[in-house]
Amino acid sequence: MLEIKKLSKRIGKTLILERIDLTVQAGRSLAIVGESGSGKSTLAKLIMALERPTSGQILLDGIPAPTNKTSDFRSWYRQIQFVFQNTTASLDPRMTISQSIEEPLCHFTKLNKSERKELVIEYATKVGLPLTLLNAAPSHLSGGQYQRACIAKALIVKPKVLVCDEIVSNLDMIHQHTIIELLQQLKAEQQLSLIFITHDLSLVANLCEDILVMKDGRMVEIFDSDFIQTGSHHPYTESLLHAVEILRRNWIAL
Ligand SMILES: Nc1ncnc2c1ncn2[C@@H]1O[C@H](COP(=O)(O)OP(=O)(O)OP(=O)(O)O)[C@@H](O)[C@H]1O
Repeated sequence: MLEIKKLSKRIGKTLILERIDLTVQAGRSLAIVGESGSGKSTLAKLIMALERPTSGQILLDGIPAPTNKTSDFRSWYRQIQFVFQNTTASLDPRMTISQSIEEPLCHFTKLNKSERKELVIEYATKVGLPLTLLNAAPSHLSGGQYQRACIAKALIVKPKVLVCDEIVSNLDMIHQHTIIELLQQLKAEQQLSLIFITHDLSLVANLCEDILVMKDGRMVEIFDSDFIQTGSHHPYTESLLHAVEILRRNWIAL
């Protein structure tokens, strides 16, 4: 269970996040939606312990996120893995895909070379990456294949939480949906909690059980995705839902 308690982040004089309070139960998933600049990525960086909060706390199964030199960053980084938007900077261009997927096993486990290779093949297969690409350089992969390789690399150490920050934003609609279906399947198989950050509310209803809407660094509301269409929402959430509906109608009309 991931608990976020009264979490705030100030950079200089600007309050980027203000008193975020939420819980993600084990195996449940949370979508974080909101317009650009609402604080979604900052919240993700705090959850991943890549940045420190100004105040408040994050706990995973009761253990606080690491904050100083004496803390156990290694264990946190193993349990909370992440995949970012496809910037083509997520995978080392000097490594083959196989070496990149294997890398976290070298950091976080004591498995020998052949055990690691076996897992690389297992996870490449799991994410639907053709095994013929394992010896390729990242630049030879399509956007969808690149993201599948990043997902394999993140999941190979069996984290409890996978943070996905805009991972389908650069993909076309068909590839967006195949990646979402893949995440749905992996989530069930690995009993994984996803934290899925997106601008697009329409992507998350079938993927995440809970939806957090953010604006200007604050929580607007958090609700069960079963009630995305039927529930009564904050006017800001209604405006996001309305925008999705207009986009969908325009797309169908094309
Ligand atoms: N290092 C920083 N210094 C100053 N301001 C920052 C810094 N990082 C983020 N911000 C500001 O904090 C706010 C939230 O940024 P953040 O990237 O978390 O938003 P976001 O919702 O993820 O946006 P996007 O969807 O565009 O990625 C923005 O106004 C941003 O300009």
